[in-house]
Order: sequence, then C-alpha cells, then structure tokens
Amino acid sequence: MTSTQSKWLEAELKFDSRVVGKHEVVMTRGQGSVVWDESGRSYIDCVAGYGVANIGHCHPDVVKAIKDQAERLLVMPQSLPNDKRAEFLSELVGVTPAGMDRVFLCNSGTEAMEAAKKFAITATGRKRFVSMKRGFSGRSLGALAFTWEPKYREPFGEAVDNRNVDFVTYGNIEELRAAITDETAAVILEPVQGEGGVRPASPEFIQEARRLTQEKGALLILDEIQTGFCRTGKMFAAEHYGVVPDGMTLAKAMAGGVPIGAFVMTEEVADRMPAGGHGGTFGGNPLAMAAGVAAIRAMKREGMAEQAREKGAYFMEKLRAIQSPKIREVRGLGLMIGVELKEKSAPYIHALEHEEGVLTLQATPLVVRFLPPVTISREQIDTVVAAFERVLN
Ligand SMILES: CC(=O)N[C@@H](CCCNCc1c(COP(=O)(O)O)cnc(C)c1O)C(=O)O
Repeated sequence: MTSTQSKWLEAELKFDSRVVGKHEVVMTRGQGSVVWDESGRSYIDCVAGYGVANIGHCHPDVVKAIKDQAERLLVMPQSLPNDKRAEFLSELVGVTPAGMDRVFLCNSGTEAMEAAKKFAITATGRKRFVSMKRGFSGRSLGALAFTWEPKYREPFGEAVDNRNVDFVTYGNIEELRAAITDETAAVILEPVQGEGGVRPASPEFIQEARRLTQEKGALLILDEIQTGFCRTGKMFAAEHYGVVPDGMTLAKAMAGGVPIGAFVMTEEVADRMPAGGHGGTFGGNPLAMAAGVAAIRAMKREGMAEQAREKGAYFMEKLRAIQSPKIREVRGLGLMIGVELKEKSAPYIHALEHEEGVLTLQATPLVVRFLPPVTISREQIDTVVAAFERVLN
C-alpha cells in the first residue's frame, strides 16, 4: 500500500473480497456527469456505473423521491401490495412495448435473467436456449450458462451447465435458423452487445430472430439491461428494430441508480408460471419503486431518449474525426459507444483516468467504451474527445 492511499482505500482493500480489480482512487461524490474523489479531484464519468447513471448522478427528482420514501416505508415484500410499487408498475408498463405488461420485479440484471430463464421454461415446456457468442447475461451460475466468454465460466467448470444452450455467432442468420428448433424455449440476445464489445445488431438479424421464434413456438427475449432506458437513443433498443419481444430483461438505469431489476413479459408468458414458482425478498421494495417512478418520469420529461440520439451522433462524429492510426472503428448506438483500437485499450483507459480526469471502461481488450450519463453536455463531450485524442498521441 502506498503512503498516499487513504484510510478508505486501505479499509476497502483490506476487507473486500477483491474479486473485482480496484482502481487506486476513492470516489465520494457525484452530480450529473461528474464524480469527485476524496481529494476533490473531478472526473467526467463515462462509466456511469456500467450504464446505470443514465439520468445523471444524484438526479434531484430521484434524490427527493428517495428522501420522501425513506420517511414513509422502506420494507414491504411483494406478497403485500404497496402504493409505490403500483405506481412504478404503471409507469414502467407505460413505456414498454405494447403487450408487454406483466412484470417480475427483482434487484439486478442477473436476477432478471434468472427469472427470464424460468418463465421461458414454464411458458413453453421446453428447456433449450439459443444465446449469442460474445453475449453477456450475468454472473450467477444460471445466467453464466448464457454467457459466452470462457473467462467468466471456466473457474466454475461444470457447475455452469450450458448443455442446453446453443451459441450462435451474433448476426449470423444461417446459424440462428439452424439453432432454433421445436425444443427451443427462447432465444436470448442483446440488441447491442455491451460487454461483448459494443456491437449493434443488424435490423435483419433481430427481425429474423423474431420471425423464427414465432415460427418455432419459442420466445424472443431481448436483454435490455445495458441498452434500456434511453441509452441507445430510444427508451428501449427494441424500438430501433421495430420488434416486440416476448420478454425483456431490465435493470441498471431503471431506478436512477438504486438497485433494481425486472423481467417484463407478455400476459401469455406470465400466466404459464405456476403460482409461487419464483420470488425474492427485495423485489418491488418501496424505495426502489419510488426511485424508479422518479427516474422514468425524468427520462420522459427531459426527452432523454432524444438527447441520447442527438448527443450520441455528435459524440461519434467527433470521435471519428480523430486522426489516429490506433483507431480501427468507432461504433455504437446513441450514447452506447465503443472505439475499437488496434492495440489493447487498458493503457489508454488508465491514462484517461489519471492524466485527463475522464472515466471510461473496456468492452473486450481492444475496445474503449463510453457510457456517459445521457445528461452529459456537448462541452463535456468535447472535453472527453480532446482528452482521448491526447492520450492516443
Ligand atoms: C465491476 C463489475 O462487477 N462489473 C460487472 C459489470 C456487468 C455489466 N453488465 C451487466 C449485464 C447483466 C448483468 O447485470 P447485473 O447482475 O450486473 O446487474 C446482464 N445482461 C447485460 C447485457 C449486462 O450488461 C461485472 O463484471 O459483472
């Protein structure tokens, strides 16, 4: 431990499992698109909690909703109806695609994926799944079965049981057509692969997935945990493709930063689950519900989907204008942006943080990923792009 490390960092490093690699900095405050470390240094945050702070850190409406709810009621299991939960469910179903109006509430993306898996099995009576190479579905043993990257699965060996999962190349319609059979319960796919390198699907691929699943009696489940809630320039990425799935997994930005997850589905899918067939203690808790109502209303009132579309186009245009032989491709959708380099991205991510006060993240070893709050200003985008250009040179 270096002498400059703070007591907070020392304690976190001492007691944390340390399974997650730690930056040597202690973040203590956030507002909008900026976070501050304990020394008061500011950073433009293009990590945003891995695409959680879409509406900005500590959005005032969410803060107020949390404060008010904290004085009213924090704990109420979903077996006991609650006014805030009812309000949230109405707000959420008001923005999901038509017909997707039944919701299982939980606390994370992985939990939403676990629920999706169980609802798909009971809805179809089938047990096989089709998932995508480079896909990421979460870290639990059940969700890991859908996750392609071996590094996530290998430490756990056969405990990750993906014998019922057929992986297809993302975007390959022929492989998809061959993989979906009358034993397939569901096809799981991200409209834009996030951890897999910021790869938007082609309209043809998603539309064919919709057609083939309908033809074979399988479900189409879109994983919108990272693409949802204005990130890609629409409330949900599915809208870019004109496709209505049978289920959507949601989490991250849904409650403005408070932990939350949901599996949203059609009536038909929901009704096939036996009573009591799934559950969870904290799902639908009043605090997350209050925060979620405020967050979704802020997204709508502030036109955040349109902001993400416009600012994303601006951000990618400025990135593409960088003249650097190190850049292979700039790609993304809305404010879900990846810059693939011709060399490892980690050193540039490190330099952006330590030399430029800009936080970014990887998406596979060669990609620098930008997931800023949708509320980021154009001036801040200019600052980020200029900083990126400097560290590349
Ligand atoms: C530092 C850290 O722990 N990062 C997380 C980052 C995960 C980011 N993605 C989450 C995710 C998940 C899992 O969601 P959750 O359980 O992390 O909330 C499911 N589906 C998609 C498309 C997702 O993008 C991890 O490495 O597991």
